[in-house]
Amino acid sequence: MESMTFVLFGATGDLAKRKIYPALYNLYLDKKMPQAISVFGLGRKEFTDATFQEHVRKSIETFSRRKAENDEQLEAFIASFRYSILDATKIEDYETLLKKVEKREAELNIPQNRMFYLSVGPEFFDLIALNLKESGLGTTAGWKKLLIEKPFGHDLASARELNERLSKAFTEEEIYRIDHYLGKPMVQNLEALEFANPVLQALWNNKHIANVQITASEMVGVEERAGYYDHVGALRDMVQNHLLQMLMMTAMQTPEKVGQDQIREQKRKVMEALRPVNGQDIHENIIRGQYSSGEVNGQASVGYRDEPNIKENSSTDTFIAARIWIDNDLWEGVPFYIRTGKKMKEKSTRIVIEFKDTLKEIYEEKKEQIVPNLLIIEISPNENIKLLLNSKSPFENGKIEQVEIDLTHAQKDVPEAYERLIFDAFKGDSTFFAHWNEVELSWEWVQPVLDAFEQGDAPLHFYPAGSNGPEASDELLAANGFKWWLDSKPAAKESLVSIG
Ligand SMILES: NC(=O)C1=CN([C@@H]2O[C@H](COP(=O)(O)OP(=O)(O)OC[C@H]3O[C@@H](n4cnc5c(N)ncnc54)[C@H](OP(=O)(O)O)[C@@H]3O)[C@@H](O)[C@H]2O)C=CC1
Ligand SMILES: O=C1O[C@H](COP(=O)(O)O)[C@@H](O)[C@H](O)[C@H]1O
Repeated sequence: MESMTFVLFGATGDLAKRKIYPALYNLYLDKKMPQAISVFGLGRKEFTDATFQEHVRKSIETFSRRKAENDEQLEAFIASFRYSILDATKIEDYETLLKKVEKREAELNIPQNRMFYLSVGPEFFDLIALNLKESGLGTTAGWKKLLIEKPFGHDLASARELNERLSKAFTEEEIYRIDHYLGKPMVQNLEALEFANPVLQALWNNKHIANVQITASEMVGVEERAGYYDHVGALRDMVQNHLLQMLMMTAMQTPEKVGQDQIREQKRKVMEALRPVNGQDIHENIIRGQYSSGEVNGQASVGYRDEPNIKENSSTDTFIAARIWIDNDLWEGVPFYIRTGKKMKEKSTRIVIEFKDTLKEIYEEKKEQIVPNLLIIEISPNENIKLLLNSKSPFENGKIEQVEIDLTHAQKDVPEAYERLIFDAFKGDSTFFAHWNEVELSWEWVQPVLDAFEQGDAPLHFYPAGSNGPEASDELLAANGFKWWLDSKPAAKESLVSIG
């Protein structure tokens, strides 16, 4: 891996502390860092190199999944860190930074390869990119890369505007848009699951699949992020990016070869085939919810409107469920249900593939209870894959019962999403970053729904904190004869229980 300078905007912030430094450190321990690396942390806070290094050390000690085997290891890692005070709005601060970066490049005798990571509020994204260009930091004799956090735009128009501005300073190939769900091991594994297994590939279509359910439920509420969340809501915060990315990864067709361009092409095709939702379709296919008071994990919880710093009578969505149709030959007639919510009963990100139960009737005379086959992909907090099949019990007079095949890897110390993503960016592999096409097509699908929400055209369904969301979300599936499958702890001898 080529030597480089890693420039971190937002080095004093929450994300850097909780995710980025621990990720870099674990990459260092795994020898997945460039041979020589110079790291510059930036912010307005008055750190010196020494106090900044102390800040990084604390973050690693608190948040790293792995601990150093000895003090020297951590010291050697931290020694590459420097700090430069920079106000993103002041061009002179970039000029000062350029001098420091060039000086370190000369000291370490490393090429002018520069990776700029924007871990700051989205209002700074385009300004920083342009200032990088103006100041000369972005004019290098080596390569340059821009890693950019979410959110990428507030709506379709602002996303397009942001992209247009970024493209004045960086090409699409140089931009790595982070969607941390694409860094989750099980989301990355979808590709292998679908394309490396002829057994599953043969079934991955509308002939065999009845419906697909993608859930990202959280037990937390808005926490300290009221200012951000109340302007955003679940549709922008989770659906436009993470849920649609998981849908693309699940519904993409087998490419001729598996490579970053081919995967991206297949994902784009999924988005191009999404049936748009407009007008009456929104009422029929989108459920918008907000939590009211309740109990989460035995603890009393206030309703969203009573959370600190949330507008009185706020109509921000904290829950979305949607039925999505993909108009192509592979998925014609198969509903994809997605669902996300805060203050739900459990923390779980999972994809459930429900297979058609066309053979059910041949057992009907024997009054056997045949349940559909399910492929359950648990993404977090647990990572596992289970296939649920029907089988004849050796006990109970040969009664048909559900059995579970566990396809899970032995798990030990799995690299975290940010480690995977930063490592991919080091290598120049953008497979698991969001391409502009995907981002734009996602916003195109979401925009009419946002418009309907803003015009008050979609009812807001309340659900008690600690529940599985509003009843309307169950009705969405019931209308097609389905139900949400819950599989936190599937019991082989019982039928799965459904949420609701
Ligand atoms: N925290 C999280 O869990 C997640 C965050 N994100 C995204 O990551 C980004 C950063 O989030 P987070 O770390 O939580 O935010 P914080 O508010 O904790 O940190 C913001 C950072 O921006 C810096 N900053 C603010 N104003 C300026 C300025 N004028 N010039 C230079 N630097 C400035 C601050 O430094 P200083 O005050 O020293 O100037 C600070 O380091 C956001 O885009 C967010 O959406 C995405 C997913 C999860
Ligand atoms: O991007 C976001 O994701 C988190 C949920 O992430 P997870 O990895 O814990 O599933 C969500 O809480 C947050 O609101 C959103 O901005």
